[in-house]
Amino acid sequence: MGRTLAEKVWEQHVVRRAEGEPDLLYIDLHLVHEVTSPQAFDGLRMAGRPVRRPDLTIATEDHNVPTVRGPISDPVSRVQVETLRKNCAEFGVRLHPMGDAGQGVVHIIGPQFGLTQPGMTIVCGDSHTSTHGAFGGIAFGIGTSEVEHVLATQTLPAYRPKTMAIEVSGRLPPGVTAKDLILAIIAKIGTGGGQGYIVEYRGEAVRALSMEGRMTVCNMSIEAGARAGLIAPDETTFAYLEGRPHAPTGADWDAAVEYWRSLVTDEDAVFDTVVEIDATTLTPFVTWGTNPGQGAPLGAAVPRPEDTDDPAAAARALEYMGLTAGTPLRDVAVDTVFVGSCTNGRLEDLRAVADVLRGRQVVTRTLIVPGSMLVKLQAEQEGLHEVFTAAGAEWREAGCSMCLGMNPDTLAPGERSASTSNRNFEGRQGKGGRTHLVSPQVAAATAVTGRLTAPADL
Ligand SMILES: CC(C)[C@H](C(=O)O)[C@@H](O)C(=O)O
Ligand code: SF4
Repeated sequence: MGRTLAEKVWEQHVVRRAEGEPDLLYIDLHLVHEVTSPQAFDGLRMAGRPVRRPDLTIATEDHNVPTVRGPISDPVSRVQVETLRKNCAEFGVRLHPMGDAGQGVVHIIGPQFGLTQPGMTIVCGDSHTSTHGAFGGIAFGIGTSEVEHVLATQTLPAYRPKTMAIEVSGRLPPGVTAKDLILAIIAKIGTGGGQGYIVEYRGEAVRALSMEGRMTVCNMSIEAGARAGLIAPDETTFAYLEGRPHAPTGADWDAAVEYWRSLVTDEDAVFDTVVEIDATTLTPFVTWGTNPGQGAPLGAAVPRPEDTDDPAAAARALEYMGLTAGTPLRDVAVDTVFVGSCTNGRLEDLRAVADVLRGRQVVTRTLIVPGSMLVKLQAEQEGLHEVFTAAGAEWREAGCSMCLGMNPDTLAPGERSASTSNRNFEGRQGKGGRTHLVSPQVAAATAVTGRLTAPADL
């Protein structure tokens, strides 16, 4: 019987297998940030161990950095960043600190450097590590004790998840993005729908996505509860990687591409579960509730709790969100628009926002935060920052920013945002803040009208 892509990559990395025990997996790339690494390095220090493969380990400062640069005023954040710097210096780990041209959100910099490649196992003490699966590898978040294990041994004990195929047939209609697709998928299968699975996204609509779009989709796999999400590599993947600083070159490149072409699910492979979605029926999608599965088409109304799968959760969400059932989503007024994060903070996202904002004015507080300093540089080379500032938006330095309340970019209690990030839990963007997850295009149009809006409505 044939094998799925996830099974192929997994098997390639098994260092040790024993009955009744998790597999011991070799890890090809370990990404590190300031929030989940301090105790892991402490553990190494106490055991007198070095980092086994500093050359396969890379760190960045992202969660705690202010996007208007200056000293970090919050003491917890400051200590976290200073600790990462000390640890990376002591253990010989490459770090991209604030002020460095390579700094950025951890899941943006791996792909941008060409470190993230097909067929790899990639881990990070961060749930959105699933982003890297867009290149056709197995990438997942791990806890701090596992971070220590990987630092010490470059391996990780793990049980192999089951396999799920999400087959997306047809093409996304114009104006419908990767973000709308993944929000619709999560609304369909639920925030627990992917639990215990590695999801492979397949089908015509997935093949037609850019690498940026594929990363957006894989990024939110974890919001459906999946362990990881991946997409088979193809010409789009190879074209994205070619020429990047860590991509192979010359004969090595040719050999790598030949191997990467083998990274597909065999025709006769069987998935444990298959979910089907028709891309042609999708429209811009927004969330109305307090988990990423509580979403609906922008053209719909705030649902009645009794019409949802979980009426109690929906009622509570509507109360927190300050929404009344039956209100058209297009009538929901927002105070703040946030464009950024590892979900939608890449150059393609910023171009889409600029296309909407060009020649228009924003009526809300609008933060546009590049996912990395390289994205910032590229956006500025294209003059996108001028479009943003002319429209009245704020153009910032790279970081996680308002994706989560771990730095100065937060919502005030009761404030409502349209946000291109990936989580809308209570308090995610600041205590009492209310978050609607949207695509970059919807974020930009919303900034123009002050209500949830798609560009086609302008
Ligand atoms: C802080 C970090 C551990 C966390 C994660 O694991 O995802 C964060 O990045 C998030 O998005 O909530
Ligand atoms: S941008 Fe948001 S989701 Fe991504 S790593 Fe940072 S906090 Fe987590």
